[in-house]
Amino acid sequence: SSSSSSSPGSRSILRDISGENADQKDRAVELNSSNFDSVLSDTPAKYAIVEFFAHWCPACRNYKPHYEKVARLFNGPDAIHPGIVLMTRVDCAMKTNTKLCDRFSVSHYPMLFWGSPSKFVSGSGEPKKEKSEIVVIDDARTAERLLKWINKQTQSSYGLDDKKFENEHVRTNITDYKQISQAVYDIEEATAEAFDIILSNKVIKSSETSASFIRFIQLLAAHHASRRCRKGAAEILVNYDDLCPSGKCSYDSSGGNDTLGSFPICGKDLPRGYYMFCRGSRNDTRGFSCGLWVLFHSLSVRIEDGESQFAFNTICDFVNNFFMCDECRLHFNDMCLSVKTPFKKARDFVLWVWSTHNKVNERLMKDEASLGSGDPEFPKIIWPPRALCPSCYLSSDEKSIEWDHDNVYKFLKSYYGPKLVSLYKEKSVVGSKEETVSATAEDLTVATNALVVPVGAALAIAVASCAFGALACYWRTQQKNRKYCRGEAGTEVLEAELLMFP
Ligand SMILES: Cc1cc2nc3c(=O)[nH]c(=O)nc-3n(C[C@H](O)[C@H](O)[C@H](O)COP(=O)(O)OP(=O)(O)OC[C@H]3O[C@@H](n4cnc5c(N)ncnc54)[C@H](O)[C@@H]3O)c2cc1C
Repeated sequence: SSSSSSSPGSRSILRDISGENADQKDRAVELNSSNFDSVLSDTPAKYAIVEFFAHWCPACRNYKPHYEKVARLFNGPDAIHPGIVLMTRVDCAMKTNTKLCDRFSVSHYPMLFWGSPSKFVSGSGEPKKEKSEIVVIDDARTAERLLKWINKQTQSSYGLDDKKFENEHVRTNITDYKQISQAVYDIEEATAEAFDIILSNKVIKSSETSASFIRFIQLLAAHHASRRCRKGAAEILVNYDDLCPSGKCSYDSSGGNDTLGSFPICGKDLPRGYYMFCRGSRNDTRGFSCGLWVLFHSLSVRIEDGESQFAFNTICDFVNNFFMCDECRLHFNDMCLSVKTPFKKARDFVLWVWSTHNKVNERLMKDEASLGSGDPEFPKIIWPPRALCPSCYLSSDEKSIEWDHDNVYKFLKSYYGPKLVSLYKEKSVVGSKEETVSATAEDLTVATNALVVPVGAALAIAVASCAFGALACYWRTQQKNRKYCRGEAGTEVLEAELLMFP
């Protein structure tokens, strides 16, 4: 659609790598002085290689196929070993990159550097120390030699002929703990993908879908496990009245700053075009729908008791309105409708999402067995398996499992809570501390004033006063204060605010 193909900037670079013509595209990511720091500080990859070259240099041109051959293994939507090495290049013959190339004392072309991505970023720690942690790759003349270097550094045995399947053998050896710690990147990916689907299908059509969208964005702004998605969601909230006046959104992504399409929900470098925790052994399995489940679980363990019914409604409506898999949303909606008493405890909601997911698993287990449509490496199971959480099981036989719900809850809280974000690199924000005590106090003031301030402006104040993490407290305090103002709000309280607390 026009809205997704015309997005500007580095997003389109990433889009290109993941696009339909992926085969002809370069897998190494082209960096320049303006995206260098942001791409390298945001990448989930453990290592990075930066190739400094000049487009006029014939040897560089000849080297490119070698570099790409290796990049194919690690980058792009069909990477065999995703999330390990980010391979990039910088054209030093571009005037705009001169300073950047100087920073690394580039002395010849091509010149390759190896290090942890964050060490390449300017101003990340002491510059002197940093230098020594970035090393020049001295023998990378061919694809084979470059890969040999990488293997030595990572103590691995990647091969240029590796096939996707071998990767799955590698990953089954990784402990589940390591796997879930990669999932935070997948929920970012799924969030960005969901948002793109909403945009390209222009599905915010009525006041009902608009309300459902706002509630979901609120939930994300307050409780998404990824800071950059919280931030992006908050920015959409702040500007929502302008982006979607009376629920009529402008989707165009080329039309300047005043369209929904110009607000990437998890930052401009997402989607990246690959999943890690949710990566299937085939191209068409897992991915987005897996990421969406993990997003729901990760949200459920982050909410408080008072938000549980709101979160339940929000997720049910979101699936119903925006998850464009008909069978999925119909079944899910049935399960939502079968809930008769409102949720009062976050625990009950966490366990509801878990058991609902298991009901889907149980149904799909049969479907996939008879149709052969599942991912052979990831058969559906009733989850968590005993090996992952022994204490979750009271007893089990062929037909049924008797769960220890307290322990299941504890397990879910930890698995989708701290474990999920344990390896996540949060960028420190200059001059602001997240969710400090003083920020909370400030928020309380904002929340009280907000009763007479349009929601966009109120959120803008909250955002400006204490950065994005504090939006959670803003939202929570709003929720607590809300009961005092029903009916007396007057015209200034906007639709969005009322929708928060239906
Ligand atoms: C709301 C929703 C409804 C869906 N309905 C359908 C449908 O009707 N028909 C259909 O064909 N597909 C449906 N899907 C897709 C399907 O559920 C899977 O997402 C997809 O088949 C990919 O499966 P997966 O192996 O990646 O694991 P997923 O089921 O996507 O699970 C992702 C990960 O979550 C963890 N997990 C698994 N079970 C649980 C649990 N009970 N609690 C907590 N964590 C768990 C595991 O680590 C798993 O790898 C639906 C998806 C969603 C989000």
